[in-house]
Amino acid sequence: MSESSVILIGMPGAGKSTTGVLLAKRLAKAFIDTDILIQQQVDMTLQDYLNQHGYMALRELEADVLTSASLENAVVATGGSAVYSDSAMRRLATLGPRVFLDLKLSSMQARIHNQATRGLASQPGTTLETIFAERLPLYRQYADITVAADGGTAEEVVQAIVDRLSAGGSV
Ligand SMILES: Nc1ncnc2c1ncn2[C@@H]1O[C@H](COP(=O)(O)OP(=O)(O)O)[C@@H](O)[C@H]1O
Ligand SMILES: O=C(O)C1=C[C@@H](OP(=O)(O)O)[C@@H](O)[C@H](O)C1
Ligand SMILES: [Mg+2]
Repeated sequence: MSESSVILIGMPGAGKSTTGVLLAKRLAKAFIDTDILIQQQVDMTLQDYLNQHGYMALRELEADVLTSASLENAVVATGGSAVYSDSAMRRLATLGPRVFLDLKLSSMQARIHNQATRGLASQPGTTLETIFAERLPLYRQYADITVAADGGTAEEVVQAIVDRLSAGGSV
């Protein structure tokens, strides 16, 4: 079994956290949700951090955590805003393939119904359409592998990721 990590990137609501833990069990790797690492570092929820410091500060903190945390031999669920840091994305690439969970806008809108309290790292009031359009090119730019995030149940998405990783010799 490869010692490399698998990095999940994608829109908020793509299923990075839900799918990631199932994928980690399947691959016998650790599971790390970088949102949890960030919360532990600042000892507050991401929403509280956003309320106190603003979305640019959260993006900077996320970039710091992604470039410095121990993320080896793990499935790593990143936050949706991780792609705003080029240095973080390049560091993650050294750990293993970056798998883009590709979610349609309509699915994102159906899954994110608590936008005001979900802690998105974007200017308050930004619509999901705007966030989607701004970020899609970034996920595409950094994706080593792309898998549909709304192509079935979480278990089916996990299977699709495993198939792609196996085909590429990553597991
Ligand atoms: N394959 C799936 N099909 C349907 N709903 C899903 C799927 N994967 C995740 N979800 C749901 O979408 C929401 C967002 O999932 P989450 O794992 O928190 O996404 P992310 O970490 O990418 O923001 C949750 O309510 C979760 O249960
Ligand atoms: O897309 C975003 O701006 C964010 C998504 C969140 O993670 P998920 O992608 O797991 O929801 C979290 O990192 C933070 O609240 C910012
Ligand atoms: Mg998540």
